[in-house]
Amino acid sequence: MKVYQPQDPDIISAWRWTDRGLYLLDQRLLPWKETYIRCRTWQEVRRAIKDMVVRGAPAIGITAAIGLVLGAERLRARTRRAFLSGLKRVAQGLSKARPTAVNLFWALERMIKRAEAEGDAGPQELVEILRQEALTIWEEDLSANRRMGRLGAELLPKEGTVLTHCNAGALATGGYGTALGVIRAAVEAGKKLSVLADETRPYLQGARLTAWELRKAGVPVAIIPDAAAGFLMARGLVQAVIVGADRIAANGDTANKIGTYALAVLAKENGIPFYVAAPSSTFDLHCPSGQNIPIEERAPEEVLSCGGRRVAPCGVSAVNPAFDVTPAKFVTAIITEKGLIYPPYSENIPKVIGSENQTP
Ligand SMILES: CSC[C@H]1O[C@H](OP(=O)(O)O)[C@H](O)[C@@H]1O
Repeated sequence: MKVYQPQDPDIISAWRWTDRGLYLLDQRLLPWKETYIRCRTWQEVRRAIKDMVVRGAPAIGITAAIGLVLGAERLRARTRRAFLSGLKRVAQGLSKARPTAVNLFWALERMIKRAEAEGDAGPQELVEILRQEALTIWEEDLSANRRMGRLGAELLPKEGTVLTHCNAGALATGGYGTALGVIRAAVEAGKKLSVLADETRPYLQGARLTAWELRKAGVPVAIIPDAAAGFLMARGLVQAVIVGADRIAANGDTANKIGTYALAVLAKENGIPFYVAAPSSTFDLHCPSGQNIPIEERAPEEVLSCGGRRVAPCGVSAVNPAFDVTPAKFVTAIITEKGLIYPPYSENIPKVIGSENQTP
């Protein structure tokens, strides 16, 4: 059996990719069960992303790239032209999985461009080229995580408490984390940090995934109700806030898990630095501002229940936006693998990120 994975040894990977398919760690069941769901077709990958078996912007991008390879392997195209047109149909199908994380579209676009760039390659050769490209996207995300960690760790206090929201860790990325990667790197560098993890209703990424990751890493972590963050900040119990991102607009407005915007306003109100950690693949320079970022609306049932049990009375509806947008004015700095970005973001984002990672 062939296994496709980066050389980086000590990562928590959200999947196992082999020549028998893509095995996704079912994040809906963590921390109680560590079970994998096997995907052999691109349609199964799309379903897994949509159902949040795997989630987190960079992880969604990498998973979609692997899903495209699974689709390419099953294309019965005899010519390059037929192969590329089939490949674009698969990419189109995968792009429907979830709308907000720009990494999904960025990864698919990069894979298609890679195939198109190989002018003479036939279908079989293109499958191997795409397999290598998906692996490269995974490896690049991992090294971006580690570089972001090193750069961002400098911003965190030598000791104190850092508050984070949702899960921007190894499970949401290639295996080390963005916001949690910065915390990991700071602790590995000797900083004495503890973490307050917002539980992050309704999917509970914080209570279930961030707590699971940090406990495995030996980082002190306490879970708090989402509504407690402001009180704890006002009591001087938080020295920094750090979160991930799903899409960052050209002016620095940032889409992230629902509840992030409120955290950013509370941090500003209490004079606490608010950092966003995200790789360059999460920037969408086509989006002039946060107004242009599509916000996913998920099923009301996710709000009407908790831990698999219904909590609301029958006959009651629910509103379930999965993300919100934090205006750039509330963001102290954006930590990327290409450098730290400070306001004015419209001016400084292109200087650091460049203009090449335009999404479709
Ligand atoms: C490292 S990006 C993680 C990012 O993705 C999460 O959303 P979801 O769990 O719905 O995919 C959340 O916004 C995190 O900040």
